[in-house]
Amino acid sequence: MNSMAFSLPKISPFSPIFRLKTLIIVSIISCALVFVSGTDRGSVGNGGDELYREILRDETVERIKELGKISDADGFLERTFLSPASIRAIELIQSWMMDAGLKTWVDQMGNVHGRFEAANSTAETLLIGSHLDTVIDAGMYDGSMGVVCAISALKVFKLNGMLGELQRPVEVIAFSDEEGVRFQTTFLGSAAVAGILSGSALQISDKSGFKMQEVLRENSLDATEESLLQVKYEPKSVWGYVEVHIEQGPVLESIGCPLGIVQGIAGQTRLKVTVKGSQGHAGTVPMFMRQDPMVASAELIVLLESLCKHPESFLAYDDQCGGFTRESLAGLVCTVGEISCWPSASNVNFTVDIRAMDDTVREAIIFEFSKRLDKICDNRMVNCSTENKHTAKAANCDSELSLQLKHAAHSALKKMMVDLQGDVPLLMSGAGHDAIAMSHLTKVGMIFVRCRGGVSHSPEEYVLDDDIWATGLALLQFLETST
Ligand SMILES: NC(=O)N[C@H](N)C(=O)O
Ligand SMILES: [Mn+2]
Ligand SMILES: [Mn+2]
Repeated sequence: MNSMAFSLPKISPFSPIFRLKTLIIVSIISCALVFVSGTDRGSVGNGGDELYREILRDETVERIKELGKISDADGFLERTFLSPASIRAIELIQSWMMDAGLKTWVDQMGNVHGRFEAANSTAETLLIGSHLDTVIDAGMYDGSMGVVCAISALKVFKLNGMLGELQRPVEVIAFSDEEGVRFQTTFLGSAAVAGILSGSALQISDKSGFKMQEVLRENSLDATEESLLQVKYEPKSVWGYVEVHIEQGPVLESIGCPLGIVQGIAGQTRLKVTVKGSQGHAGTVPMFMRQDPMVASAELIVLLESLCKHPESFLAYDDQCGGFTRESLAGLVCTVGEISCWPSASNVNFTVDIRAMDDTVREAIIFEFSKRLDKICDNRMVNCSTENKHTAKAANCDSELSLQLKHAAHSALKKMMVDLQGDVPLLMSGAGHDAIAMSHLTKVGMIFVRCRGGVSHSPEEYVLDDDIWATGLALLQFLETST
């Protein structure tokens, strides 16, 4: 048995680590943790430790792996909104929910629900969820882990005969779309449950030209504005929303702590930029007569990088007098993720993703980008347009709910380890989560789980089996003490 103390390094707001996807905030002191192997751990409720390990670790890990094999692609993981693989995943998740003693159904947006109706069925419901879709060439933990861990925690309650002790209904939801791969707009499932998905979304087309409405109807889902309204939950029927997710950043690993509590989630905007020039012969059109959208796009992409790398050079920046401050620029990141040109090089499209903890900073960057885009495109004699594909404002997690999750995580970590000193870390999320959409419906709280190297959206994504166990114990503890 080892004993080690971990302390948080000082991070300047402009240091590289501060720009990483997930950022650590202020007052984390230290987290001195040592793993204890074997089964000699404290117990939760009345169950035996072996039961918890079997369900919360071994079975949960097996299920995450099984879900990770359900893919639309050969050789890599890809599961997008209502794709054939998603339908198979829905069926599998439903079977696990039933196994945990939950009543299940699939709603009109393809979200899978598993509900335990407490004796006090009129009490507000605790929702616990994450998403079942993935990016292309994904890892198997992003989204799936949150869903499977929640089902496992309730399964332990069932096996312990403790489901009946829950003071309020508890519902696990596996949301149909968070990544936004298919329709380029994210949170389709959770936005519908939160009642913020506009009916016009049904008319959005995927890359193959299929409208969302057609895709839903193909799967026997009504896909009307009325059916969307049926998916929406009444705020007064809901107590809160909790989500467990991999951190997707390196902070927890760097301080050696398996779990952290999320304080807030960055806002994000996705744009599609179209640059139209004209075709010509590479050997005959003189340089001064060219209307080359490729070079214009390159200039725009570099501009975007400069805007987010050195925002102080572009925005009114004033630490003293109310302009943007170092703090407000925290978490500002811009990415061009996809670029295509057709035919040959006369039209170029590229995607832009802009995120910041402060919504006014994100808006100011978009404003600057649009202004400078017009100038660059005029100079280069090309036509440019931008289309807003998605906007989500930053969300704060509820402080009281976060405190409850923190206590639950602390208790789980103590059961898993010895020598826990200091607090469970508090983090900010640069990545988007269903919790953003759900914050429009109810108070939200999130637990982050460390992942190897902070890597996500890659087959290299990996979470230690014992960290999955710790997550399950934290959820169990939370359910026991807060519902
Ligand atoms: N957690 C995530 O990976 N979420 C999003 N799809 C995102 O941040 O883009
Ligand atoms: Mn993701
Ligand atoms: Mn995710």
